[in-house]
Amino acid sequence: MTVIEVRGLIRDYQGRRAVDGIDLTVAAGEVFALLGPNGAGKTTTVEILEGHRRRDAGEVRVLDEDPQRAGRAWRCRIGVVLQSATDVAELTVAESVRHFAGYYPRSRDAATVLDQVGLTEQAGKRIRALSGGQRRRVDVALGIIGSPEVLFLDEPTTGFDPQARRQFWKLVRQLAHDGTTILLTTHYLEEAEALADRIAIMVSGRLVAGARAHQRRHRARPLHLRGDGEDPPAARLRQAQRLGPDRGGHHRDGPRPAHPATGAGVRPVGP
Ligand SMILES: Nc1ncnc2c1ncn2[C@@H]1O[C@H](COP(=O)(O)OP(=O)(O)OP(=O)(O)O)[C@@H](O)[C@H]1O
Repeated sequence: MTVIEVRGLIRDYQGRRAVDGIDLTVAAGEVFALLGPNGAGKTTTVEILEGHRRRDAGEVRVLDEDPQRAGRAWRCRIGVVLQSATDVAELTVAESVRHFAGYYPRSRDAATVLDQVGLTEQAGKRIRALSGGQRRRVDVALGIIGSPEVLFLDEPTTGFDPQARRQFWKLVRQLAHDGTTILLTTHYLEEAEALADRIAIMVSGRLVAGARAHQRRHRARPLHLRGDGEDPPAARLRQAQRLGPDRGGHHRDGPRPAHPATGAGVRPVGP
């Protein structure tokens, strides 16, 4: 079953094309990685799929709905870990996770989620007192508390130390094993290879290469690009980085949505 389907997706910012006609399909239960340098268009793509940003052209379906028009029931079926999340800094870790659990019809047990993201010891701490990496784990906890069928992870491990990254990878594998469809963006080839069934390399708004990793169940096999067996993704990524300048001016559309399911503080899809 196809869970995410994108055809000819285009998004411009002030006349500059950030996403330039991409096509991609993600099947149920797959882990799909969008790998690319700064400014490639990964976040824009993911935010369009999450329904947080409008598109200029193209077709997008996520769980059989157009994210731009989907309502609250749909939002309860997706989980989102944004690149820069909104803080609920005055709450403790446990309060925040329990609070958001209340918005979902099928939420996970808060203590279990805290354990899975490695925050049990910090449960009673205010979020503002956490380190950057620990705050990121709170973002991950809030992204999975609603038992999402599809999970979007936008550079989820930025700021993690190597141990936290490995713990996070374990969690992603567990979620995938339990049947969650996962689309993640990352700068790290190593992360994409460790987690993804398929990798797409994005540069300057285009998908320049697709790689079928499928190492999750067959880790021993080498990773090959589809249609180009001699060119490993690392070489392709380096080539992409040479081709793909960060076009700079990394502006955003204003404040981030507070919470995907509740819509609290969510600006309308736009601009
Ligand atoms: N709100 C905006 N207004 C104008 N330009 C924008 C806006 N958001 C992103 N851009 C530009 O669009 C391009 C793609 O940005 P995007 O954030 O989608 O890339 P990315 O691959 O996620 O990068 P990174 O890995 O640095 O997060 C960049 O050139 C960026 O500067």
